[in-house]
Amino acid sequence: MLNKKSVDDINVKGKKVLVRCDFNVPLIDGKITDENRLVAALPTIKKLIADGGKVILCSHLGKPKGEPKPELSLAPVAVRLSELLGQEVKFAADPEVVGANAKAAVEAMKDGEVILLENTRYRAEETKNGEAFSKELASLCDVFVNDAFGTAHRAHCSNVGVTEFVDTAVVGYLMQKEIDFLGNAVNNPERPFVAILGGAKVSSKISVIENLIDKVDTLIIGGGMSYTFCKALGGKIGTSLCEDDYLQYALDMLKKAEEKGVKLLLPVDNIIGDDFSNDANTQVVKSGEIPEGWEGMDIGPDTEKIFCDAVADAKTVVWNGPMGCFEMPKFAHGTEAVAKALAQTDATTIIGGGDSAAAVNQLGYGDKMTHISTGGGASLEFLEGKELPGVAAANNK
Ligand SMILES: Nc1ncnc2c1ncn2[C@@H]1O[C@H](COP(=O)(O)OP(=O)(O)O)[C@@H](O)[C@H]1O
Ligand SMILES: O=C(OP(=O)(O)O)[C@H](O)COP(=O)(O)O
Repeated sequence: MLNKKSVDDINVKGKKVLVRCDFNVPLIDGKITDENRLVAALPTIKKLIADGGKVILCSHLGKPKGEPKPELSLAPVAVRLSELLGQEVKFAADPEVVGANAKAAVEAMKDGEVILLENTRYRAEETKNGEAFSKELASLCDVFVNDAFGTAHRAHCSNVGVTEFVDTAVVGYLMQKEIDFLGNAVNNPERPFVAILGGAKVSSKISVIENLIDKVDTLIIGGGMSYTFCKALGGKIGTSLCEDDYLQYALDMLKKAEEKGVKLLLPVDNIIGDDFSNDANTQVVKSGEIPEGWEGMDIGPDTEKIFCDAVADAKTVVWNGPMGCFEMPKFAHGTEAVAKALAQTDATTIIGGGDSAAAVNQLGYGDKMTHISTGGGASLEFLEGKELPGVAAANNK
């Protein structure tokens, strides 16, 4: 369990509560195309409303780089949040975020009301964790709540700096839930514990591999990163994605897995294409036998079976990274097969955020997973065993 004070440990009646959420949602023409992060923030907001707090929400959105950019205003989030909450969320339009408008809006609040501040990254100090903006944010509130798991790997004013200038800084329910699920899976897993890693590059997952290899019973490596392992073992990989600087690393990991008695599963066959496109000609070949001019785009049918069988026997599964170029329908089969296998198992299934979370949701298996993280970078850093600054900054129990 997370050893941080939470919204259950404080009394917010009549108090101004600043809540840092991660409302960094995809927007197309002002329309929110994935509202999972808004839905995930509701339990904390509802609890604070029910307890009679004056709820002041804040978040970043995209990367406006310290300047007000109308297309990155949080105004559409206030509208959708009002609908989801069934209660008005007033938007404190203010290019300075904590300027005269926002201050006046906060002063006028009644108990149980909710307002949303403008995009914290309209201020250049935000991403530098500057003292002045941290103090301004702190001056708005009596109590600070951090529920922004997706941003917990950043040390910015609105999630870290602000905590230095408030007496009480606690975490919300989403933060608790994320850390409890990810933490339990990694540190106290019911066994067999299987980790599935995929995605494009070995280099971006090195620390995850190193942290998890000490903890798992089975490590499955698919996706673009598997071809570096295949080449290291002497296989022919054609024009597949490969990081030649990591060939020795791949061999070291294979050796380490063997020494530790960890089963490390690599693809035994691949779907290959003669072009990096959904119109490519395709064929299935054994791993290590990819002809020149062709590249590995997805895991093959025999690999699907091996990976899915490993998942079927598991009690805990953590998945980060797709098995192939799933954005192209022709090469989404492997990722879909793994998602389906996770949906069918009785194991505790945890999906690291980012592409794997998007894939699981798009394929319609979202409600079959035990937990889908709202943080891509944050869950990756957690799986690397790093302390997340946003969590560390909250008051200890
Ligand atoms: N065989 C492959 N060749 C090239 N790219 C791949 C391959 N398999 C997966 N990918 C790509 O990897 C990307 C995701 O990688 P990454 O960002 O590391 O994953 P995540 O976001 O889940 O952490 C996807 O865009 C996917 O198309
Ligand atoms: O969406 C986010 O990260 P993610 O895409 O890694 O999940 C977070 O809101 C952090 O955003 P940032 O990577 O611009 O600091």
